[in-house]
Amino acid sequence: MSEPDRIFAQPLQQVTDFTFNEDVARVFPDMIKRSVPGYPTIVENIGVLGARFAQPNSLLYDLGCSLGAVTQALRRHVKTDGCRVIGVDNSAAMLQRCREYLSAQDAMYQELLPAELLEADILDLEFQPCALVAMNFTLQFIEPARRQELLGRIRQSLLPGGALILSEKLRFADAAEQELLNELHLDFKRANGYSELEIAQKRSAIEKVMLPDTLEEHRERLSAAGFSKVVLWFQCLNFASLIALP
Ligand SMILES: Nc1ncnc2c1ncn2[C@@H]1O[C@H](C[S@+](CC[C@H]([NH3+])C(=O)[O-])CC(=O)[O-])[C@@H](O)[C@H]1O
Ligand SMILES: O=C(O)C(=O)Cc1ccccc1
Repeated sequence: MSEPDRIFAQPLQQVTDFTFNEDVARVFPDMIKRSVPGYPTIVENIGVLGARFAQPNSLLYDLGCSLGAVTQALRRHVKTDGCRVIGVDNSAAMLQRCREYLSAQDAMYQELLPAELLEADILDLEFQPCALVAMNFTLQFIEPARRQELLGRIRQSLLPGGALILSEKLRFADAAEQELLNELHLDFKRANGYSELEIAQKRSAIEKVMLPDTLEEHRERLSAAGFSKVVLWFQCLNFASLIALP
């Protein structure tokens, strides 16, 4: 169903800001797997983590669900009675394809959790009480000034015993650490067949729209939002995932 990512393969007259449009939606599974070290492991394990935090008759949110990779993992791994997954994204192109992928999953497996999709800006969302919120590489696309308030609202919507799973690209305050992990990430992309031109053009497309924080900034913000405990459960190069407990 997915095509190889050649979005930045040809020289562009002008590289415009990255958006999750139709062209990106078409190649997204290939793009994210070749760009984010550890992505398949993170997605699969969010399903496993989700099974631990789910409670009978509770909601599980997948915020910035894209094509629904996390939604699919949750649907397969969580067996708790009466749970429901809500995938949210503000890209109509992503959601249209997400719907197709979820129908294909429905045709392949029995006893999957029900899933709904919502086309909305997560900044405008009224969160219902929920056992799990997954934000898999989504917060980094939210305007920095609005991140604290969003996490505060997520914290308030989590049931006792629930969790937020937050995956992000990290930035490093230490210049040598930043340089080394950035170079190793570029090596990862080269090893996955991206050319220097593709790497350079993608970089200039995302540099204004994807703004990573340091691990310390995440910890401080989550703590200010009212989370009592933050655990780093995965890191591969400059990509990490955290469990934040209410
Ligand atoms: N304000 C917003 N409201 C709703 N959606 C948004 C917003 N801003 C960005 N998005 C959506 O967040 C997603 C980020 S991709 C997530 C990958 C997925 N989680 C995965 O596990 O495959 C990460 C990446 O491409 O690096 C896109 O689909 C955006 O449309
Ligand atoms: O490509 C990159 O450099 C990234 O950091 C991650 C990414 C992956 C998919 C879409 C946008 C950003």
